[in-house]
Amino acid sequence: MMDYRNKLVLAPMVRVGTLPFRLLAAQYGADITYGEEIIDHKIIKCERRVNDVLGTTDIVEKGTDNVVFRTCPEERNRVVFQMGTSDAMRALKAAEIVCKDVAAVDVNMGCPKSFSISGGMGAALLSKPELIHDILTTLRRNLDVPITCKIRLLKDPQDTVELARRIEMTGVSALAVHGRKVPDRPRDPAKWNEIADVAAALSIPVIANGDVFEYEDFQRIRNVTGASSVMVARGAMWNASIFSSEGKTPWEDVKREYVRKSILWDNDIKSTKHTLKEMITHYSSLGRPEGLAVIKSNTLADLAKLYGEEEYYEYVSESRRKQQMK
Ligand SMILES: Cc1cc2nc3c(=O)[nH]c(=O)nc-3n(C[C@H](O)[C@H](O)[C@H](O)COP(=O)(O)O)c2cc1C
Repeated sequence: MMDYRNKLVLAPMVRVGTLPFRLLAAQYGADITYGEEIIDHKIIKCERRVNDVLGTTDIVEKGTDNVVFRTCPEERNRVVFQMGTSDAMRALKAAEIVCKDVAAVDVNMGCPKSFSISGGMGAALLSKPELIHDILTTLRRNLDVPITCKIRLLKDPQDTVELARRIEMTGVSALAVHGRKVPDRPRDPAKWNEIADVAAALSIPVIANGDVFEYEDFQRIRNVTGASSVMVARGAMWNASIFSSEGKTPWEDVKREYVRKSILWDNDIKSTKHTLKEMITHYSSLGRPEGLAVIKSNTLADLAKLYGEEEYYEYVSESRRKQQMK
């Protein structure tokens, strides 16, 4: 069973948190790695397929080759599947499809995007404590993996604490708290003091999230909030080596390692491009030659060429061909 105390956690990130990025973060020291949020409606249209050529388990849309979630045994003990849902039975049906291959299942209760809210998901759940209770207890009673959820702060700090207590009573294994409120923008500072109120009120592990950009911030946010674990999103997206106690690896090296892992695990080209674009936007600019070349790339082979990894690409392709012939 997963232990949520004293952990460094890669946050869920849409289009970023796919298999190669999770393995990258883990290589640099992340203890727990969340996948990108996937909506329950999407998962229930999928089936589980073992991919012998890649050595992965794929959750694939039935009747297609569209991989919705890919994982591998190496991350089995630390990968968290995050789900978007607004219905307990549908959430259970979706979780049952993935739960054999992941360490835990998490419910997103923090997403402020209109897509989530209009579907009654994400932050829309924050104002429906009965529904939260229904979803979390249904998952917890019917599945063998730990269940957790991730929330944002409510307007009134007292209400956040109250909601967190109700969530704790459902028997979840941990609670992640993003220290922002629904109307807050990413540039608004995260309210670590309001995460502290929650951590003080609960006995299950609280995972503090918001504005961790350097390795030293892990200890700072722990000290201020009293939370046992820390989750980081943007800081990891920009440079996944934030998790390393030995200091950051130059982003050029991190980026190349990410490209290699994307090749090795045959990652979705859109996800790989999106993640590279986020890194480049932060450290450089998409208007420069590298950014423009990433935008123009259509395949992993194009990216391999751009980053001088053609040989590696050929080597991986060749081993795959041999594997397929077995
Ligand atoms: C690119 C991106 C994608 C995100 N996708 C998700 C998601 O799928 N599920 C979720 O709960 N939060 C998502 N978030 C929010 C982060 O998990 C995190 O709560 C937020 O960015 C604050 O952490 P930070 O200050 O370390 O970035 C996303 C954030 C970013 C930047």
